[in-house]
Amino acid sequence: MVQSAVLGFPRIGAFRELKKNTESYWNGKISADQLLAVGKDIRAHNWKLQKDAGVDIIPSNDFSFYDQVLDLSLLFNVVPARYTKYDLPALDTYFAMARGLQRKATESSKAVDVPALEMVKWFDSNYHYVRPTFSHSTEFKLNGSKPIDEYLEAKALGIETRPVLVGPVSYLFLGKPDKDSLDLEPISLLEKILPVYIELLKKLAAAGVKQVQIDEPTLVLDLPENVKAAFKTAYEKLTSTEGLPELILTTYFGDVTPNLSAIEGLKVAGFHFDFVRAPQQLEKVVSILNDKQTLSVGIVDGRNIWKNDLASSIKFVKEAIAKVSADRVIVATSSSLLHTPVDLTNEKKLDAEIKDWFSFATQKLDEVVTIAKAVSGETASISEKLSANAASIKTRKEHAITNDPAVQKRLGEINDALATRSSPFPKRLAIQKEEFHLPLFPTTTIGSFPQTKDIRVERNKFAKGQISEEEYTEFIKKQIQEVVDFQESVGLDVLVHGEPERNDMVQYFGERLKGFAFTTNGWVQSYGTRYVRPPIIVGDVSRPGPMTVKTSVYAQSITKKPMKGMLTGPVTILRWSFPRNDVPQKTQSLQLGLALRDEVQDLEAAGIHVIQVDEPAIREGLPLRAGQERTDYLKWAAESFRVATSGVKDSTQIHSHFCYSDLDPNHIKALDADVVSIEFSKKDDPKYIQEFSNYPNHIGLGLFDIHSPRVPSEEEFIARIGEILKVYPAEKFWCNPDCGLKTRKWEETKASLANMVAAAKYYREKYATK
Ligand code: MET
Ligand SMILES: [Zn+2]
Repeated sequence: MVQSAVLGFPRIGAFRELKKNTESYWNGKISADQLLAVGKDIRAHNWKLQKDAGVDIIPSNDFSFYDQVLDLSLLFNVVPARYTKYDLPALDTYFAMARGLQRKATESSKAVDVPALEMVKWFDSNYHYVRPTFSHSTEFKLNGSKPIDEYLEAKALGIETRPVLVGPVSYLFLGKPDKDSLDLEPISLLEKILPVYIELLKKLAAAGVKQVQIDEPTLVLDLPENVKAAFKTAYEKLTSTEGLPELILTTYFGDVTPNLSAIEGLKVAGFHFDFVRAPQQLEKVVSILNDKQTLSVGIVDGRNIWKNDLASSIKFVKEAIAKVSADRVIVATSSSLLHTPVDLTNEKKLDAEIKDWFSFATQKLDEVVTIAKAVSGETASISEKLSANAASIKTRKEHAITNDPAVQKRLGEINDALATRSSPFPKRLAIQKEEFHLPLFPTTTIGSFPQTKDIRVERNKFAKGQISEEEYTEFIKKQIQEVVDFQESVGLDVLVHGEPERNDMVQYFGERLKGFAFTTNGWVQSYGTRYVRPPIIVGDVSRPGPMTVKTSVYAQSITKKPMKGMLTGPVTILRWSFPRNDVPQKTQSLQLGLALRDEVQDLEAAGIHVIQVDEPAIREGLPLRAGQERTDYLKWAAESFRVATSGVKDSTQIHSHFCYSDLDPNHIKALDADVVSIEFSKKDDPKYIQEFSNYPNHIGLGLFDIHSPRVPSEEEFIARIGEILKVYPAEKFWCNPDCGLKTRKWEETKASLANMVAAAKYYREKYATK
């Protein structure tokens, strides 16, 4: 019997229990014990669900209160001294590393003021991990027992699990040196960290663990030679030490074959590969297995929501079996299911026919089990399932929504002229200077202002029909008025309306475009307690009518300062939706570009002369390896943006915004936006600032972290700006936060922006007299 395996299950709870309770804990409404109990319930529920579905290999330690990489940092004592010096309880140190902590002294505790660690995208997904930060003084040691505790917790429920750990090479490589140790190369710490892995693995073995899923996803990246070599060092050690559990070396999100030599010959018990992303690697990866090693075949997509084409998966797994042998093959999810929503059965509003095309994490359990049964010859018990599956796949292929001739015709008419601004940047800049008369160090924000409880309550009332559209519009106008009043009073130069009408920057547009489907409960963790509900692109995309014009026109009507029109860009809408898997992403992105082009032009015609088209997802969409696919991606991503933004006059200023990834300025040049703003407050490496100083157009390097409630002082802003100005030219310098302020509270927002504006004024005066 071929076994089935799951690499990780969403940990947010079917109804976002984790978010609600974590935030209650942060707000002091529940105790640490209460929060811990919620985690325990979620884990128990998930394990039982998988067991009941018939999954053979069920993961543990896939749960996390914030991020699994941060969990490991705590477990290994990779906690910079700035966090430990406050002697906080472990859970609070953990959250301080994740989101910073600032609180006044009380009678029983001293004041705390510490920024968060950096947070970055997890490979090409919209999940973010907290980047491990190493110093010369980092002393690895086992500082806890989470993986062991959770294994035993499952065992106590009668469920045998396979713990998941990020492996040593990936853990180090995904980290960075801390400010005080910029010359440190994390991978050089391998010899130091291995004993701690060994200690942990020994303890797991002592608890009864037979096998560990050890994740080394960096194997799908282009790796420097020393990192490649590190796999041998690490795994020869881990497989030759007595008394450790077996290891399944697990990779996902891409093709491992360019790095195959790095893992060839390792004596691990088996390997897991992602054959959804890279089916072509089968032949080659099989060639490195010895005659005992297991091949875990990732065939049920952990990154998308389309129903598995069971017939073709079964065929694929059979091919694998023919090459290996049935007792050594495991049918698995391609990656952790963390990136998919929890349960399709909680969707009550989806069109029944379209709903039948989807499969969420819970449904994927059954897919893995069904494929495993089918390849084991148990076809009788599942034949009905297989024919229903085939019918569903066929209906989708033939459905009218997947085929809109008008959209396809317009797509064929895209050419260079349509995707190019009339004049080059220097000429536009001169015209825009006349148009806007902005001071040096212009200040602006990224778009959203605090999404207060009031806003959510009214939005819900409107959604439930408890208030009329007019009442809701009036409410939104009032919010905009408040945001505008504040920005004028604090002295910002280019204003925003605050985005109170938007639940989410992608969902909002998806709901106004043709070709999308939406869930009511399809939440996916983006970072910490920030979850998103990605819309699903089901067909050809077009814009039935204006989406944001009324709101922006209203916002501009109440101020004399320039008001930014605010749109989400084509690549970001694509990336933060679940894309179609039946047409190329390029096609979907260009369709979105055309739809947004109409919106941009309508905004301009309505008197909005600064328009920001956000593309925070552009970097995460970058194919993980250099090569043709990456070159092509950069081309069509930029083209889609230019299709959206090139239809305007030279005097209209196009902004764009990027965040939470290691952005390469060369990747965004081709977008030709007049002004870009990027997340930057956590970037310490001077090389990174240097790279951006060559960026040709104007740029705002984010000056404060919006994930953290912490308020930087005016002096801190002045110091940071001064730091950047050492390399960065003043005439291109915009001042802005890292990203939108929607997750912040008003008091923090007001204080931070006031200090930022004061710092901008300080430099304005300083440079005026120069
Ligand atoms: C993740 S990028 C967010 C950009 C958006 N305009 C906002 O401010 O919320
Ligand atoms: Zn952002």
